[in-house]
Amino acid sequence: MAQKDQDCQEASSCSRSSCEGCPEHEKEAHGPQKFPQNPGSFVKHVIGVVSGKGGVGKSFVTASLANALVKAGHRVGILDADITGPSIPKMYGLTADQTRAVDEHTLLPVTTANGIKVMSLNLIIQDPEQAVIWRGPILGQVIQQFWSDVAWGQLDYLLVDMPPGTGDVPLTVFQSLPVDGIFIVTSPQDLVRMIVAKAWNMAQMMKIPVLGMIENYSYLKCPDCGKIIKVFGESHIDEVSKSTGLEVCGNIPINPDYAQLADEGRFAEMDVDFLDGALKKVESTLTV
Ligand SMILES: Nc1ncnc2c1ncn2[C@@H]1O[C@H](COP(=O)(O)OP(=O)(O)OP(=O)(O)O)[C@@H](O)[C@H]1O
Repeated sequence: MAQKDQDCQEASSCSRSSCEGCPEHEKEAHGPQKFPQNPGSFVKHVIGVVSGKGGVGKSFVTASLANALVKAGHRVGILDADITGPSIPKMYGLTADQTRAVDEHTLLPVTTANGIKVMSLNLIIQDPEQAVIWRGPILGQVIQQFWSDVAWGQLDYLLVDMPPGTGDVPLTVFQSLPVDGIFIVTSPQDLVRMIVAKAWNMAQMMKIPVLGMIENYSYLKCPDCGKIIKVFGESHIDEVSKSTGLEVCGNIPINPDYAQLADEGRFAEMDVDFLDGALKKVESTLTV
């Protein structure tokens, strides 16, 4: 071991005049290493879709944004990092028997009917109903495989559908993938301020820009009389936007037709036209 290394480990505060070339110093200065990109991947931008808590329709928003981006002519992928509750393959009617390997170390993503490349645990394990009860380090390894062992090909945008909250997996993704920005998904309820703050604080600590907020379940339009019903009460997202400076990039209503398309695995046919703000934000901030 080099003398400088030894000094660093033996003394709690190093007294040497220069840290140049010391691996310990390098580690501290640059943080944890990013996972290497697969040689078959050419991903221009990585966008995280996060929520401070579960049940806000985060996967639905991820897939809707992917559809909007692909419709606008971009090359899009979805990395399903919600490993213990992966729902993206089912929404697009994708199954594990469609997954192909190039060789022992390289997997190909599965492509949806509208051209989105997807990788998810449910495209690797045969039984999608199998419970995944892995601990943090294993979950982190799966994320690494989805990034380093998958040949994503040419992509303008890779959306990462994060598990809810601020646990091990979001931390791994933020630290180890080159995330360019995140969208925070919320629903209209009183807790929204705290939920956004939690996700926002995590992103700030990781020095990752927040592109904006997207509210799901904003309202329901009565199919008979057209009346707007605020199922989850009044939205607080504009107040949060004012106090944080974060842009509201979409308000998506509850629509039973959306749920039906997702349940039937026909999400590729889905056209959510409430995400123009998010689309513009992506195209203007993360140019391709
Ligand atoms: N705006 C909407 N209108 C109708 N159905 C919706 C809407 N948003 C989500 N859903 C449906 O609600 C269910 C849950 O959505 P989704 O799987 O996206 O939740 P999630 O937030 O990712 O879950 P979790 O937070 O637990 O990971 C799905 O069946 C989805 O199709």
